[in-house]
Formats: sequence, C-alpha cells, structure tokens
Amino acid sequence: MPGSVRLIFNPVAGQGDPDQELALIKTLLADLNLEVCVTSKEIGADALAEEAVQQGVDAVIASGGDGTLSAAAKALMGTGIPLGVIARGTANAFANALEIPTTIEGACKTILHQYTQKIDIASCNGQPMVLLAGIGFEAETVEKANREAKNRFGILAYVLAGLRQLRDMEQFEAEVETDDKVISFSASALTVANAAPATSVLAQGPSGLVVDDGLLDLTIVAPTNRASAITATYHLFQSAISGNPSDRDDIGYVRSRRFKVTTHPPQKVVLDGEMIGTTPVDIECIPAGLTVFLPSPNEDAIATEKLDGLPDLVIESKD
Ligand SMILES: Nc1ncnc2c1ncn2[C@@H]1O[C@H](COP(=O)(O)OP(=O)(O)OP(=O)(O)O)[C@@H](O)[C@H]1O
Repeated sequence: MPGSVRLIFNPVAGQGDPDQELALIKTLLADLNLEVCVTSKEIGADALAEEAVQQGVDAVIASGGDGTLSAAAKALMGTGIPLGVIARGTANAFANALEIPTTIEGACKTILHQYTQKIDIASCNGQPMVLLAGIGFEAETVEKANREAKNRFGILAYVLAGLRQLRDMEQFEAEVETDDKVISFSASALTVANAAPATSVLAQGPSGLVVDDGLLDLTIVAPTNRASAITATYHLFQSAISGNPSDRDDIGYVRSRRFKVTTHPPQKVVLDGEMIGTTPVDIECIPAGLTVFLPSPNEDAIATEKLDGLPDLVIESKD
C-alpha cells in the first residue's frame, strides 16, 4: 500500500497484553508506512482519526474495541479514506457484522490484501450510526452489561444481561413511519440495523442484513409473555445462524431507507453500544458513506482442506 497509514491503537481495549499485541501488529504490517498513535483518556480515536483526515493520510487502521472502531469510522465518514479494522474488544460487533476476521493475524492479512468496499452507514437523530440502534430491550441489555461483567464474562455478559432483562420485559406502543407507510403496534424491542453481528439477536428478523443496499432493517419483537420472549429470542438466534428470516407472529421486520420511531411511553435508545437518550428517533441510511478494508470475495471461499499443524506432517506430490 503506497502512502501514509495511521494506526490508532487503544491500549486498554479487551483482555490481551497491549504491548505484545502492538508489537505483533507492527511486525505483520511492517511493509506499510505506519504512523502509530496510541489513544489516551483525553485523546480518543475520534480526535486521532479526524487529525489523520486533515493530514490527508491514505488509510486509517483502528485497533481496539467497538468504541474505538466506531469512533474512527465516524471520523472517516464521507471522506473516502479506507478504514482497516483490527478488533481487540469483548464483543467485536463491528468486525463480526462486517465479517472481518477477529484475530490480529487475520485482520492484518485482510488489510494487506487491500480489497476495499464502500458500505452504507446511517444517521440517527443527527449522530453517525455504523451498526444499529436498539430501542427498549436492546438498550436495557447494553446498559446492564457493565464494564466489570464484560471483563469477567466477555461476550457472555451480553447474554446474561439479556436473560436478566427478560424478567422485566414490558411492552410499549410504537408508531413507525417508513418510506411508504405508517405502522402502529405494541412491542418489547425495536432494532433498526444497518449491519449487525449474529449475537445482536434482536436485529435478526430479516436475517442476512445487506450492508450496501442503501436500506435499513427494522426488527420488531413483541412477545406477550416470558415464555414466548425466550422462544422468540432463541428463534432469532437461529435465524441469524441459518440465514432464514423469522416466521413467528411475535416477530416482524420491514426494510426502508428511513425510519421515524415514536413510542409511548418513551424508550431508551442505544446507538452502536452507547446510550444516547430516549425516543423519538429519526434514522436515515447514508448509502456508501464509509470505505472499509474487507476480506476479498476470494478470501471468503470456504476452506476444503486444512492439514497445517498436524504432528509429523509430510505431504508428497504424486507427480
Ligand atoms: N489510554 C487509555 N487509558 C484509559 N482509557 C482509554 C485509553 N484509550 C482509550 N480509552 C477509553 O477506552 C474506551 C473505548 O474502549 P473500546 O471500545 O475500544 O474497548 P473495550 O471497552 O474494551 O471494548 P468492548 O466494549 O468491546 O469490551 C473509551 O471510553 C476511551 O475513553
């Protein structure tokens, strides 16, 4: 990759050894003209990425948890400067949603392949949104997956918080305005997603979210009792894994370029993992707003052979 590349590295993300991880990244990316910037409490990934844009760098690589990655993504929005992603957080929703490898080796390999793609992002009440906005249930889940729990239990913290939330599930009335209709219903959780990892179960109504179609997907979860809340959640998880859309009466989904959501009573809203306030929300897709290094379509091919690492391995060619 010619030109200058800024690496933004959060030393406190995840549970690994930051010195070792940074050394590994520098080794793997030794061929790049890399300027390493480490985030601090005072100077975050947003400021470092904005400065890189002003300097006219050719690419930015962000390494940290979802907070670091989405802060860098937001600063690069609309600039055409590609973002490389080296996820080192707990949930790594950003990388998982975009199917970017979550090992340091795999992530660096993806960047070195130099395959970039323009993906959609969105604006939620005027703030940039890369993945999703959760209203109701999802918002509560994030709030309950606190830092201490995340450190101790990793991704399980989100699941535990979700199960705890089932106990307190309450329905609210919602009115949603799409590009071509206004829908009213009762629900426990609404999620508007641009992209979502399989673990964001409440975004999985349509399954297989398309990140460059210029559209957003709303999933509505409306179970009427605790038992159906549990089966609906399980069903959504299966949808995510199987790629088949949901077909339960208490799950709905609709696709639109823009969603305006009002609820009674007002519900908490979490935007890309951060609480931003309460409904109403106005969320609009920004087509092709971000350029990202992604695994090239060839890299996606499913491996049909894996022999490396077997003890005493000898392979002889027959000809
Ligand atoms: N040097 C630093 N010292 C302390 N805090 C920092 C430092 N650099 C960044 N931060 C803080 O780290 C947070 C971002 O963390 P990030 O999302 O990257 O990782 P994480 O919280 O481990 O991820 P996850 O939520 O997936 O576990 C921000 O709140 C930022 O202020």
